[in-house]
Amino acid sequence: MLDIQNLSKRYGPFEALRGVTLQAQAGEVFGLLGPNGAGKTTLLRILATLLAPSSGQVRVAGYDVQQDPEAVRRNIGVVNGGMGLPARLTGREILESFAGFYGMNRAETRARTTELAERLDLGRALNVRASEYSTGMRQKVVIARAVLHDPAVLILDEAASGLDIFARRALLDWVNASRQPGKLTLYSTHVMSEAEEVCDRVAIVHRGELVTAGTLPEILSQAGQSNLERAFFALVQQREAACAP
Ligand SMILES: Nc1ncnc2c1ncn2[C@@H]1O[C@H](COP(=O)(O)OP(=O)(O)OP(=O)(O)O)[C@@H](O)[C@H]1O
Repeated sequence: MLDIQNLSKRYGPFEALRGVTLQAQAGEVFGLLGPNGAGKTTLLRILATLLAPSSGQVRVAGYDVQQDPEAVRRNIGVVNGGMGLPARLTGREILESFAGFYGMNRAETRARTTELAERLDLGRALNVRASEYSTGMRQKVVIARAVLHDPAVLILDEAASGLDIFARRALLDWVNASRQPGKLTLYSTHVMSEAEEVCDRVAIVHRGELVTAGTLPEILSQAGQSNLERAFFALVQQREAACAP
């Protein structure tokens, strides 16, 4: 479902990603972990066809991000922490405008909107303008918009940042429930407890390089630690030490 081969990305002379090779399968929630500036957002923006790789190959849902970007876009949904919504539109209007973009008919859109309103507890958000939303309401509508077309790959980049505990809980429950045959969820965060709760496998990225990838038990055993936060520190510090001049 996700196949990344030897991916590199440069911003001018700066190499934000270096030789990243990584696979993730349908049916799993795959975590992308790394400190600030590690390259997580750069990686996810490449998967979402928003940035071009400098070198390497990336296939999402079976399509190459450079050769077939439109097919990739039809098969993904993207949520990040700071996404805006058109202030003057209600939640229902926002979802309807996206449904048009995905070629969904009215009956499909209505049925899916009702389903999402229930699953995400959208409450008043469907009938209220986005300018009146709380942060949690906004994020729930952003998620509903991202999954409206039932994408094969859902990309969540720091999606829980800024949410209160109720909205965060709704998000994490949604991610847990999204573990279905044929679906891949990519979950980028630097909050280890979130990754521990929802991810089947994780990759740790540091300074643009893949440090390790595996199931949570594999990562803990590799680091010789009892929880993911300790394992993350240990593995990142090992990598720092190895890079030190
Ligand atoms: N447009 C850009 N031009 C130059 N450098 C950039 C650009 N975007 C990102 N970078 C740099 O690339 C590196 C990786 O950034 P990126 O946003 O991918 O990291 P991240 O892991 O998502 O970090 P954070 O958790 O802070 O969002 C950082 O050093 C950042 O400063």
